[in-house]
Amino acid sequence: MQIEAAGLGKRFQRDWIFRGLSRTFRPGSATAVLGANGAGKSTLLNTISGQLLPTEGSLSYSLGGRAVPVEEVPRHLAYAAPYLELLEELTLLELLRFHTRFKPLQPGCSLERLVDIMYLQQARHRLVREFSSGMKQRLKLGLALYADAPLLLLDEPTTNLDATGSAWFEEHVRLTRAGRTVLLSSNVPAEYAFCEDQLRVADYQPDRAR
Ligand SMILES: Nc1ncnc2c1ncn2[C@@H]1O[C@H](COP(=O)(O)OP(=O)(O)OP(=O)(O)O)[C@@H](O)[C@H]1O
Repeated sequence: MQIEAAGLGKRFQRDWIFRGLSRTFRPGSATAVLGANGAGKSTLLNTISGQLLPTEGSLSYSLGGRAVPVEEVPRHLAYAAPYLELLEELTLLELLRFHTRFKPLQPGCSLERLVDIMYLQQARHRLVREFSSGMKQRLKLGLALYADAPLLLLDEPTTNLDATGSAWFEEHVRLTRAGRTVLLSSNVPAEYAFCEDQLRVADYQPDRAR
């Protein structure tokens, strides 16, 4: 998915979180969205995903040269973030069946294959509520990485992952990113090392102390 941001700005009450952001995000590109805690990384991802309205400027989306209205963006979006909750009252298999009715997996990736990829074979019939925080994070990431969606947004993807989990993320993002537009917010250099492009939110905050 190609995304054009033109003069994009977002303000909460009197504070501009970012302003004057003009940029094109192209299919096949991976952009690290960087900034200190509270800089506005998540706000920017939520604005680009169409979940928050920009205060000024515009966003336009296209797929294969065809314009996509903002209300259709969620259909084409896979998003993993600490503030997006899993349905914890379901077992793993129940959750996967439910989730993939709305957000199908990439062709050739079955539910069973995804369970194996996430190293959750032993947890098929366990309630997600009982998962460790690292297991929940692998589940969130597995659902996003292996979704059949051309826009992939990853907010602090290695949160709660140990060194093995972080290496797992790095391997699977490389395996699944081809042709997609990837935006990843982070403070951890290892998790955005694969991104060729960087966007520093502070560069779009003329009024805020850095
Ligand atoms: N709904 C909201 N209403 C008002 N202010 C908000 C809202 N959401 C976020 N903010 C403020 O916007 C600023 C940016 O927050 P945001 O969560 O985007 O930062 P971040 O860079 O993702 O931070 P972190 O690295 O801590 O996750 C913060 O000052 C936050 O308090």
